[in-house]
Parts: sequence; C-alpha cells; structure tokens
Amino acid sequence: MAIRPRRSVLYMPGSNARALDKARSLPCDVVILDLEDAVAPDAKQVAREQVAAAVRQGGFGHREVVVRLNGFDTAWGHDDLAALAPTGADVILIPKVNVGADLVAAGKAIAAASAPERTAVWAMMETPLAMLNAGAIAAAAKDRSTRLTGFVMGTNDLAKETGARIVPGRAPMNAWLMTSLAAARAHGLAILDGVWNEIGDEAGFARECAEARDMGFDGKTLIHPSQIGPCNAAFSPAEKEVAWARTIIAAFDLPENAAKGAIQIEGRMVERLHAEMARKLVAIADAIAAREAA
Ligand SMILES: CC(C)(COP(=O)(O)OP(=O)(O)OC[C@H]1O[C@@H](n2cnc3c(N)ncnc32)[C@H](O)[C@@H]1OP(=O)(O)O)[C@@H](O)C(=O)NCCC(=O)NCCSC(=O)C[C@H](O)C(=O)O
Ligand SMILES: [Mg+2]
Repeated sequence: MAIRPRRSVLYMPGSNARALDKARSLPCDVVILDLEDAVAPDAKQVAREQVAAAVRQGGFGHREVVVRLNGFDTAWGHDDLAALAPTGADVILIPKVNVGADLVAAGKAIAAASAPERTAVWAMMETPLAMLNAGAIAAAAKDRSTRLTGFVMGTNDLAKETGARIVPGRAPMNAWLMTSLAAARAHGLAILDGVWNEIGDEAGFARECAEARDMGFDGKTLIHPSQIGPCNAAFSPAEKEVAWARTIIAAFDLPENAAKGAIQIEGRMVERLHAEMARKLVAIADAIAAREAA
C-alpha cells in the first residue's frame, strides 16, 4: 500500500466558508471539515450543506479530505451522514467512540447511506470509556465492514470528561496517549495526536510536536494555519536521519551481509529490524519530497 504522509491535519469549522475555501491551498496533508465541536447548534445545517458542497466540488489536490460528523446520539448525526456519506470524502470521522460496537453500527449506517467503498472511517479517541477500551476499539478494524483505518486523539474532550489538566509535557495524559497508540499499531491503524490550543505559544507548540513525534504519532491535529509549517517540519524525517537510514539499507544489501541478522556500522549495532524501520522512514521521506516537488 502507498505510504501517505499525515503530518499536519487541520480542523476547520464547516460553518466557516472562508476557511473551507482556504483549505484547498494550505500546505497541510489532511483537512478535517468539521460539523461537530467547532460548529454552534444554530449553524449545524448551514455547515452540513457547505461541507457537502465543498467535498463534491473537490479541488483539494493531495490533501486527504476528512469530514467529522456529529454523534449518532445527537439531533444532527443521522442527517450529517445522509448528506455526507455519498460525497466521496476520503474519511468519515466518528466522534466520541466508546466501544468497538459503535464502529460496527457506524459501518452499517455508512454503507446504508451509500458511501463509496473507498471512504474509510476514523475514530475520535476522546472519552474515558474509549481509553479503557482502546484495544477492543482498534480490533474493530478486523471487521472490514467497519472501514476503520485510523484514530484521532481528542485531548480537549478527554480533559473535559476526566478532569485531567492539559499541561506542558502532558504527564496526566501520557498513559492514554501511549495506550491508544499501542492499540492503533497493534491493528495497523494510523494515529494522530490531539490539538494545541495556545495558538500564540509557538515554542510550546514546537515542543509538543517533537514529543508527539517521539511518541510515535503519524502527525498532529491542528486548529490554525500558522501551525502547519512547524508541524510539517517536526514530522518530516531530518536529512541526517534519512542519510543514516540509507546507510543501513545499503549495508544490509551487501552480499557479505546477506546471511547476517546483526552487523556493526560506524560503532553501532544494527539489526534487520532497523533495516525495516529504515525502509519505512525512507519511503515517508520520499513521499514528502514528491509532494513538495509537485
Ligand atoms: C481559533 C479560530 C476561531 C481563530 O480564528 P480567527 O480569529 O479568525 O483567526 P485568524 O484571524 O488568526 O485567522 C487568520 C486567517 O486564517 C484563517 N483560518 C483560521 N483558522 C483556520 C482554520 N482552522 N482553517 C482554515 N483557515 C483558517 C482565517 O479565516 C483567516 O483567513 P483570512 O481571512 O484569509 O485572513 C480558528 O482558527 C478556528 O476556528 N480554528 C478551528 C477550530 C476547530 O475546528 N475546533 C474543533 C477541533 S479542536 C477539538 O476539539 C478536537 C477534539 O474533538 C478534542 O476534543 O480535542
Ligand atoms: Mg472532541
């Protein structure tokens, strides 16, 4: 399967026509056209119509197009699905998933609403129950009818529902972030970190992007265009990392190393698992380079 960079994932309120228009030219990898938290109750219908029209119109280029619906337990969720499922969005994002069965039910509703087969499903991981059930929610991907291919952390709702504070370094949330990450990886899912609310605190944002990258997230969800550049930089492999990865690959490709499981390069022990990691890193770097050259 082709590797898809998902470094920067920008939310925009579906009610904000200007933001929807800008989405076609901003240098993010993914756009989330939101009908849920970013949209006030009185604007839900306008947002639904605007987002459906924007997705049908297209023009998003390389950007993956995600639509976040309201929950099916709200007054808007089913109408959102009826309007958005047939549009051909790349992904439908389901908020406040609690258990794997929520995704089985969503998968059935999405198929019944005539979503094309290519439309995938991502789950917001943002409730206390989701943290307790992360493994079972990710395992729902084994049932292909759920279409589940990704998790998105919802750290604002997690703070609201648990009382945990959002503090630098995120110590109160690290266990949930890493458990969700392990669950996602156990079932081959993409996983994106939550948002950084302090738009004006650029240093804090850069620090949290670096931490999220170290934790293993594919990318970070964003709320403002000013966050895209620093986020892309944080989640792009550094030149030095790519060069080292190419060195590892070349070393294992040498005939004298063909039968070896571990070798020494420049004073470091390197195993075949490192060669696998190196190939993945180079593939991501190449995909980013191809995107930026286009
Ligand atoms: C936070 C904002 C309301 C700030 O908006 P504003 O004051 O208008 O910002 P600026 O004046 O700095 O905007 C400058 C230009 O950039 C455009 N803009 C701003 N934000 C976006 C955006 N998200 N996408 C696209 N374009 C954007 C403005 O239109 C200006 O353009 P121009 O007219 O050409 O100068 C606003 O940034 C915003 O609404 N952000 C998104 C909020 C959101 O989506 N929230 C929901 C997701 S967060 C969440 O809760 C995740 C999860 O569920 C959880 O629980 O954690
Ligand atoms: Mg939320």
